[in-house]
Amino acid sequence: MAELPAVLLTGVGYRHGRTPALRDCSLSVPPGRVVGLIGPNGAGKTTLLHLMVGLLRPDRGEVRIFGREPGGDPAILDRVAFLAQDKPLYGSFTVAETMRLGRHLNSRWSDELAAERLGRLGIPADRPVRRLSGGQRSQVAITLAMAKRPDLMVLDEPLADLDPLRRHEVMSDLMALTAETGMTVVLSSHVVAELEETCDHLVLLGDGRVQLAGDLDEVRAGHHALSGPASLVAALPDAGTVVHATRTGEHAGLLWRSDRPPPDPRWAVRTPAIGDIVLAYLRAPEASALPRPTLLRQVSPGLRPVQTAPTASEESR
Ligand SMILES: Nc1ncnc2c1ncn2[C@@H]1O[C@H](COP(=O)(O)OP(=O)(O)OP(=O)(O)O)[C@@H](O)[C@H]1O
Repeated sequence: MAELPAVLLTGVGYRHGRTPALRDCSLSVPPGRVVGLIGPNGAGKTTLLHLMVGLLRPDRGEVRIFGREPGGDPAILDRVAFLAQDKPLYGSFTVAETMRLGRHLNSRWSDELAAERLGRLGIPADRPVRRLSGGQRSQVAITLAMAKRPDLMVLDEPLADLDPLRRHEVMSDLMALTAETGMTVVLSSHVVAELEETCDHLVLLGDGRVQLAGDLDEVRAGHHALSGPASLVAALPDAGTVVHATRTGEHAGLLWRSDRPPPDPRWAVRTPAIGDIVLAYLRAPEASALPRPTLLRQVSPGLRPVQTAPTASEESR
């Protein structure tokens, strides 16, 4: 039997009151992946993570975690750890008391993992949480999530308060735990370079839509950085999409989305780094990876119209 996806979203839409946050989001994350969730401020990352762990229910579509609806299902609650963006902890509890609470609330809890990690990080067990630094508090919250030994760990900007060395350590610990237990990790971050080093799957949100979702190798193989005479742009095959384009005089630089590079040998073609792909999509929030009704839209003066998904305002017309 085929393995169930760790996370499956089908046509998910969500509004906070009258504010649309997510539209028609579909994605499937195989188990065991470390997923980087990227997108500009307000793109809908936190909303998406809250839907995954059942803190919100979709207005439209379906969310499934290992084939089941999240939120309220005890069989799933035990298998999922969630670290919210503000990393809520009880300030008056000491670190040791916080870990004791974790042990009482979670059937799969590992004291060894918690003690080893906190000891290695030099976080004093007898110190009340409110007297820790912001970064130390983050580490206590991350340790709580890890010691729960979940099958799915969902982390909303876990690296934000940490110095570069600690960020690296957190990612190493997550990868080690994933390798050991087969756990799936979904984490949002703005630090693209670190995600490129450590994640093997990428979800890119722009303006409430999934722009890109897939394993890093697939994402890289589906994009080409083109450089050449701007006059060639009009003759690019229809099978591809210009995600982002720049023009300097008669020279054009493009990120081209297609299974294969264009046949014209006058294009200089290279495989772009994930960071370059992410940046191109961040600059073009209307560009979409999913099959959508085609619209013609001008991306850059002098360049031919490209296919993009409708923007929210266009769709609501
Ligand atoms: N409680 C709320 N009430 C009304 N609107 C909200 C609420 N929470 C989020 N929104 C709106 O929903 C949209 C998505 O917000 P969300 O917090 O999911 O984005 P994000 O990608 O996590 O942003 P950031 O990177 O800044 O944390 C934004 O337009 C935001 O203003």
